[in-house]
Amino acid sequence: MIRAVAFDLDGTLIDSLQDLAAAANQMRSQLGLPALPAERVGSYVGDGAAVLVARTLQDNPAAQPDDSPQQATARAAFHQAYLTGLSQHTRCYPGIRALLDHLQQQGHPLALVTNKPLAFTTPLLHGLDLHRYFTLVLGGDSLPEKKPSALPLLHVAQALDCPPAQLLMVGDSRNDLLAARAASCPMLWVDWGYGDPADAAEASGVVSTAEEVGLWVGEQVGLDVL
Ligand SMILES: O=C(O)COP(=O)(O)O
Ligand SMILES: [Mg+2]
Repeated sequence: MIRAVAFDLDGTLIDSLQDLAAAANQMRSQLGLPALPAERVGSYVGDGAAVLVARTLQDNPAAQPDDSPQQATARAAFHQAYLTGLSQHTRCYPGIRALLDHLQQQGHPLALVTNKPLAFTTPLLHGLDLHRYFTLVLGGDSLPEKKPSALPLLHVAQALDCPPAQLLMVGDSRNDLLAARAASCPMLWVDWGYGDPADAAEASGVVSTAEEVGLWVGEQVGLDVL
C-alpha cells in the first residue's frame, strides 16, 4: 500500500531542459566555449547544479566539481544565468497538476525530493504554483547527502510518519532509483524525463503519462485492501 509520495522535480514534474541548457550555454559562452545541444545538457542533469556545471563546462559526463578558479567562475555564471531564466520556458509536463490534485484529494501526503539546490527549487515551485502541494520540500543542499543517498527519503518517511515501504518515489533517473532502493522505498519510473531508459527495468513500475501515476498508486492501495 502506498501512503505518501515523494516526487523528483527535473524531468518528472517539470520540463526544465531548455532553461537549464540556456543557462549552461550562457556560462560556456562567457568562458569562450561553443554551445552544447540541449539533449547533451539533459544527459548531464541529475546530480545537482555543481555537477551539471562541471560536466557542461568540460562536456564530459565524468567531470567532477573542484576548487579551480575556472569552475568557480563557471558556477557563478551558471547561477546568475539560471536564476534569471529559471522559468522562461520551464513548464509542468501534461497532466501533472491534475495528478497532484488527485493524489492530494486521495489524502496522500506529498513531498518533493530533488537534487536541485533550494536557491533554484523554491522560486521555481512558487513561480509554477506547485509549492502548495508539498508538505515537505528537500533540495539537493537541504541535507548532508542527496540522492542517490537514502537520506532524503528516510528523512521524508520520518517527517511524514510513514514506513519507507509505503513511501513511493516517483522519478526519471537512476539516482531516484538508487535512492529508493537504499531507503527500501518502491520506485515508479516516469519515461518522459532525462534518464536512461535502460534503468527503468529495475523500477517497481514504469509509466508513460501522469495519469498512469495516479492509476498505479490506486492499484497498490486496492491490492493491499484485497
Ligand atoms: O538538478 C538536478 O541535478 C536534478 O534535479 P532532480 O533531482 O529534480 O532531477
Ligand atoms: Mg529528475
